[in-house]
Amino acid sequence: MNALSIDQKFRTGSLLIIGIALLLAGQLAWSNFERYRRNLDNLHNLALYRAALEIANAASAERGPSGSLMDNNGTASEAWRQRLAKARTRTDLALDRVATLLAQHPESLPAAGDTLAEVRPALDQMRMLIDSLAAQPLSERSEIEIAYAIERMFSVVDRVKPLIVEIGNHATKADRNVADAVLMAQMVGNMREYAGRLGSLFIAPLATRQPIELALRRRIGNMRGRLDELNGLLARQVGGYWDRPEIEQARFAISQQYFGGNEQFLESILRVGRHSGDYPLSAAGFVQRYVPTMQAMEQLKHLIIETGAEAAAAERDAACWGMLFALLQGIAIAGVLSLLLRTGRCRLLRPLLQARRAIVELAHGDTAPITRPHAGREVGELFDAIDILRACQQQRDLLEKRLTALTRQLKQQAETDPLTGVSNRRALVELGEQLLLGASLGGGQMGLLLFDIDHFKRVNDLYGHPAGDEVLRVVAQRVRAACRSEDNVGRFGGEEFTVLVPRTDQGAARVLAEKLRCLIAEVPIVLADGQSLTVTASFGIALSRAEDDWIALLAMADQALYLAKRNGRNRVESANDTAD
Ligand SMILES: Nc1nc2c(ncn2[C@@H]2O[C@H](COP(=O)(O)OP(=O)(O)OP(=O)(O)O)[C@@H](O)[C@H]2O)c(=O)[nH]1
Repeated sequence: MNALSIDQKFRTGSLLIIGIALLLAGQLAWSNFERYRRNLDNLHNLALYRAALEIANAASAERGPSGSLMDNNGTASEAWRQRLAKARTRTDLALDRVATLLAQHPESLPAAGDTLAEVRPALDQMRMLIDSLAAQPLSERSEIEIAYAIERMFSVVDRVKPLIVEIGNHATKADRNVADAVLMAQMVGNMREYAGRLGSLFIAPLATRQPIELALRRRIGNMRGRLDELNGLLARQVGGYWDRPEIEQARFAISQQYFGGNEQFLESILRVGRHSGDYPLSAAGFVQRYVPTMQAMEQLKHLIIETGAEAAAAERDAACWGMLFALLQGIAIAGVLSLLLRTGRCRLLRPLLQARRAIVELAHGDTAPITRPHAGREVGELFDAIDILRACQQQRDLLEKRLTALTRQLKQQAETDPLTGVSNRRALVELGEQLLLGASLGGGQMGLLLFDIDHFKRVNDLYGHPAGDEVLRVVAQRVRAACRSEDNVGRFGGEEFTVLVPRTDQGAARVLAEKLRCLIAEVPIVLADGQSLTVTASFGIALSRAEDDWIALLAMADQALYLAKRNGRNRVESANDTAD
């Protein structure tokens, strides 16, 4: 990570943040998708549960017209046959619907198909029994046979019950939220079944016009007791869907229509049945009077399942919107974040890095102007400050250059003889000492040529002092032009000059001195006023030795010059020759 630049770290961090935002949004979308799928399953399970309850209802509803056929024949029985056919079609349709719904998700309830398969044969056997009994003349039907047929009708519903329980359990397990609807519908379904069974117990005595035996009266009593219990239970239910106004209304309708209306009616039949079979109505009349009172139970059950399905559908839609919202939210957050981070990178981080580079370059003396990045106001102010810094630096550079030039000029002035332009005495002494040091460190011998213009006093006297100056200038220029670049020509004082010759020897120094002597003596000097004159010079040469310092070398050269003067002037004498 340390190997990454700050820009790369920023980019990696930005991608990480955007990734996390997308991940969170994805998680939210996924949980909503799960909720959506769960509620789709809930809707399917509730539809299946309703269809399974419908089988039980429809099978129970077959009992009414079947019972009526027990004491009817001729034209009146035809109407009951049609009602029975209708009731059977309803049961068959309910069975087909359950089979279709189970086939849509065969993996969710694998055992339910087998349970369903057991219902059909029981239903067919029960129907055959009813049909054969109804085909017998009225006088030949016994109460026992009718009671047996009725028991078979009950057994069909008993076969459907495991299927209902299995589907109900599956729906509840899949989502606890549908448990209310399942349990409530089951309770009301049981109530409807018991109410139907209670009515069916009256059919046999009514159809055969026989008194109601004690055992049957006890069964009827038990059944009524259970129904009263269920009614009490129903009245005590609170919370969940129970408090909804439409469900409250349906509960009230059950207590009014079924329990309120049937109490006296059933009691009156039982009163007659205790002593005789002289009932005030037939089995068909009983069915016609009794069956409609159970409709409120059917309605309540239907309402409960509908309410559960509506809640599941609302949850499914909310989950769908939640999923959409989470995805949009994720995209929006990722978009805004990437925009923010991109802006931060382009308008803050990169300009800051560029500013840092510019400051480092300035510190290294690079004052070349830079291209300003497109940055925010604050960073722009930083670049303003860098511009000020650069301007100051440029000013300082300029002053430094001027100072250097001035110093160089001053140095040159301090080391130059103003009249002749060659080195002055101070400079040549300094240089002479340096060259001597170099020579002593193995840089070869240094030669010192000391020369003096002969009888210069006469020049002044004859031509005047300015002409003397002119002669000094010409001699110095001529000598400098004839020397190598590394040789140094200096004015030692008055009409006396020196030439410092590094890395030389006796022979070469003499050759140079002779050359200079000839150059001075043989070429006339033309003055400003046109007069021409010729001057000569005497030369003293001294070559450095290991033990010599500047003073010693100068003294040797001076002695050689004195000798040259003494020996007739316009000549070269070497101190080393003398020494040797
Ligand atoms: N025009 C001019 N004359 C100078 C300058 N410096 C020294 N002199 C003159 O140089 C002359 C030197 O004279 P002397 O020392 O007597 O030597 P000389 O006349 O050259 O005789 P020898 O050296 O013996 O040959 C003096 O008259 C000085 O005034 C200068 O800068 N300009």
